[in-house]
Amino acid sequence: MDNERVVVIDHPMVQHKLSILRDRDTSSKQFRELVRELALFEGYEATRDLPLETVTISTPICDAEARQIGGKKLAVVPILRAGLGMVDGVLELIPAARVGHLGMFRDEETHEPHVYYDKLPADIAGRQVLVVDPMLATGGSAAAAVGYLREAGVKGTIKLMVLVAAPEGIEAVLAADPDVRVYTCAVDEGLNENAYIVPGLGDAGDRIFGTK
Ligand SMILES: O=P(O)(O)OC[C@H]1O[C@H](OP(=O)(O)OP(=O)(O)O)[C@H](O)[C@@H]1O
Ligand SMILES: O=c1cc[nH]c(=O)[nH]1
Ligand SMILES: [Mg+2]
Repeated sequence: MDNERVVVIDHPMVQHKLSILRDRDTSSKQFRELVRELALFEGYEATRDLPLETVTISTPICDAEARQIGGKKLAVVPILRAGLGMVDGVLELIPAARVGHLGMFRDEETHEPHVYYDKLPADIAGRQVLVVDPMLATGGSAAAAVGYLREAGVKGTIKLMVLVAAPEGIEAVLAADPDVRVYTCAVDEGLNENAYIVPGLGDAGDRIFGTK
């Protein structure tokens, strides 16, 4: 997609795993594992621009200058439920990150998001935030999550990590906030009459938790 605020992770390993994720015959167990692995790979790309600072360390041979991640501390914010499936993969990459939770479900008729739970780290306003949710469909949930984080004082770029996005959802979330960046493994064709992503992978939450 030709937009500097959208990054499509087109690495062959990612595309291979995504193809298995999409398959309707993939079990819940394998689906969960793939969501975690894809989140780790995607997190690697989403953290590519973290600032480095020079520190002095002592190797067994001599003192040396080395580079470590500096700047703001990170927080991962999953949009429940499905976003929970991505948390462990991101934490594997950034073990010291704090985790904030935003519970949202999409009304089946109107497709509007409803917030039913939130618990953010007390110092969220000073952190760089990675929002995680496998699916970006209409963009309503992601845009509401970003708005919620802004209300909580989060400044600077909010990175939204999804696995599958519809063009409509990308447009909506970029329009909702001038400083959001979207990371996705695929940009699909669009939405069907129930606002599900086509071809998509179905209902990510139900597939992760085996609720259908
Ligand atoms: O872009 P949107 O049109 O807002 O749709 C995407 C949202 O829908 C799904 O959640 P869902 O409401 O199914 O809740 P769940 O995670 O509990 O299954 C998905 O995980 C996103 O949060
Ligand atoms: O395709 C979709 C759309 C919304 N939520 C999902 O889990 N899948
Ligand atoms: Mg769902």
